[in-house]
Amino acid sequence: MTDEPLLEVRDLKKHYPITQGILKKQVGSVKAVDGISFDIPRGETLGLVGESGCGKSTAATSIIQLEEPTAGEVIFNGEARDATETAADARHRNDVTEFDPAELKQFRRQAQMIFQDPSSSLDPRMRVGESIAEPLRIHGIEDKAARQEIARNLLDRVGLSRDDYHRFPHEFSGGQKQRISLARALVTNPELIVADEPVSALDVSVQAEILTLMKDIQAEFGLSILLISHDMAVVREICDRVAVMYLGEIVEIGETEELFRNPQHPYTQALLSSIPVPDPTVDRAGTTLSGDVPSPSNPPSGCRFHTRCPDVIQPEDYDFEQEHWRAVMDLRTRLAQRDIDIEAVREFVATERDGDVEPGSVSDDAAKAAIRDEFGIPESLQDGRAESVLADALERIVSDDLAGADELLSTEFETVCERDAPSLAETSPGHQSACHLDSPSATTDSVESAVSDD
Ligand SMILES: Nc1ncnc2c1ncn2[C@@H]1O[C@H](COP(=O)(O)OP(=O)(O)OP(=O)(O)O)[C@@H](O)[C@H]1O
Repeated sequence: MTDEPLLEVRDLKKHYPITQGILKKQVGSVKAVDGISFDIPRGETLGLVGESGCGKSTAATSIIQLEEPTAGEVIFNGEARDATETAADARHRNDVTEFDPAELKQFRRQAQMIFQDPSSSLDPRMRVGESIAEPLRIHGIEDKAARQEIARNLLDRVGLSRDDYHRFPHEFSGGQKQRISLARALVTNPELIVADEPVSALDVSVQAEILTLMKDIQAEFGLSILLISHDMAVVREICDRVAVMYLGEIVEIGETEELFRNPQHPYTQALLSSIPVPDPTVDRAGTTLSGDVPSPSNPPSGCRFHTRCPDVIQPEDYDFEQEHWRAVMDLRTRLAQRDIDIEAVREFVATERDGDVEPGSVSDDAAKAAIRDEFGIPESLQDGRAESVLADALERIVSDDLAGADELLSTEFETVCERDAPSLAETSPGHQSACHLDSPSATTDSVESAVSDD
């Protein structure tokens, strides 16, 4: 046994090229995974959570080398050969991304993956026992009777019957098929299992059974598990630590209980507030996130979450109510996308508000009021100077000068959150979050400006 983590992921990136035309010219890239780092110690389960599309599955397939990462290191079993030994180019000798085919074959025995849809790893024409035993044959165990015996034992271990060996996948329920996938993953005696949404296709009662089975097997076999899920309740069930992903990056990582008790990042707080709380006396205020998840081909500058964050930091020298500041930021985001159609606003006011008048006769003031309404911006902001900037921007919008309005608001209402990308910083031992609210340097400016204002 060693203290070295079983798996060390360092600045892992996976970018998919976006191509155009018959010559497939690259015109951009989808930054599905954009520089994530974490360790999984031996015998530990790490959960990777986040909304759909944040890059969890891509992280999994890049770690397991089903896809070639764009950059970064995946060091597996670092100590087994020599943790201190590095190759000539200073990369670690156990960097899986540099493995030759023979090393990869060995790695694939030691690191197995299970998927959301268990049918995907089971051949419908093959008896389940043969499916479970198949990896043994691929890895050179010639004795058929020995392979059968191992498969039968594993069927028994995952809560099925030894006699199920001769049955076909269609004879089993979804939960039973996931048990079979687990048996198949265990057959090569792996050290790491990467489980991508292993229970999300199952009924809630079956989910609990499979999670309990994974927990038992993890303890019995001393496995490390990377559990990928969009569901905070699932990761809480079996994970020792949790990493929260947003748009290709890890925004918070920490021990499960600590992260659930004391979430630091506003995104984690929002994910947690969406879990139903069975106890009505427990108050967990629902946090609503603005807008949609931005595209990973063009992620927002600075903190990628700033276009949706309820706690986005206010610009220096202004004093908004936070809710109104968020509303103004939503207007800014839509302006930046040129996603406001002033003619459509006038038409809306004409038909919905003014009782079917001509859109051309809708006054500028009525159009401005409709825009404020749409974004939840009050008739007048409490800070007079902020109100005067906003009024000027609205004037530009109703004159169909979206670029001018965007420029004015971007200059006047710039926030540190869009300017600088926060890095992960320790907020308590073993707990890291990437948010300017936790970073002393980011708040210093505001403090200084507040002091000089006095
Ligand atoms: N082969 C590919 N080519 C281009 N873009 C891709 C490819 N695979 C995934 N993506 C994009 O990468 C981003 C991350 O996808 P990924 O499937 O890893 O997210 P996820 O968090 O696992 O979501 P889900 O739970 O919905 O699968 C998404 O925007 C997705 O559209």
